Amino acid sequence: MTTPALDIDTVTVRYDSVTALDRVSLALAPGRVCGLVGTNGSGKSTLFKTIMGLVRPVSGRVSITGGSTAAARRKGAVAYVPQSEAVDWDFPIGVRDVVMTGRFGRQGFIRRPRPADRAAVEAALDRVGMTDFATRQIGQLSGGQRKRVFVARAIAQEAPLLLLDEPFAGVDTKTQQALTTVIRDLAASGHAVLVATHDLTGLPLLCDEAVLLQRRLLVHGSPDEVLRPENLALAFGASPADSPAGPPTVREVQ
Ligand SMILES: Nc1ncnc2c1ncn2[C@@H]1O[C@H](COP(=O)(O)OP(=O)(O)OP(=O)(O)O)[C@@H](O)[C@H]1O
Repeated sequence: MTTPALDIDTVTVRYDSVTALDRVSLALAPGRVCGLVGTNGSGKSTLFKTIMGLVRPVSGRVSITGGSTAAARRKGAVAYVPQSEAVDWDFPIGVRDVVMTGRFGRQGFIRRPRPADRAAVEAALDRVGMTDFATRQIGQLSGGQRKRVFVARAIAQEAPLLLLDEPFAGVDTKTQQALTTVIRDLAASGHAVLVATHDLTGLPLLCDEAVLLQRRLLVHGSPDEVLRPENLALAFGASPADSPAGPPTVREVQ
């Protein structure tokens, strides 16, 4: 059996008295795109932070390509594209240098870029259509262009697992279509992609599978299965946490 790119096993995360993730389990195979859908506060960012090893679960375990989150970060085996809000746009750094950081991970610029690094950066810029902006400062780009640059950085990293936190927020239709094509191409070349998105209509085109999250994993299945009205009502209707009957049971439909 192929080792999953990502294996989340019964993970619970708490911030003091708030349970942000409650016994979440999810496995993602190489070559698959999984959509992560949930309301504000449903735990999507916490799930990403947990996968990145930035938040420690109170119970449960996360493996990336069979190893720990710490090992994955050391090896650059997981690439993270944050929501734009998380980035300081005043930082004076050019587009090409931002993408180059994908080649060095946590080492920063300790070693000099090699020809293979430069080639990977140029290929990644080309893939997202940002070659013409390579010498611009990142702060001088539009929101959609910045998204493309951060996706290019993740591509340059050549990580087997990519985490994309709302890549379509605030981008125009053309950019969304272009990014969808890039994500599908990444999956076709063997990458696993977990992508948080509020765009439900684009889900079938983007994803092989999807999950509905409301602190618990409510539904995991094909995009069509997840988009069924009764399933969407679970995630977007009355808050399960507020329901007198308590949170609904996990339904594995795959
Ligand atoms: N550092 C923190 N300390 C305390 N509570 C937190 C912290 N971070 C998140 N939470 C809480 O944990 C829950 C999940 O938050 P999280 O940011 O993971 O949700 P989200 O689905 O990413 O939301 P959004 O779509 O708004 O970004 C929320 O109730 C939130 O208030």
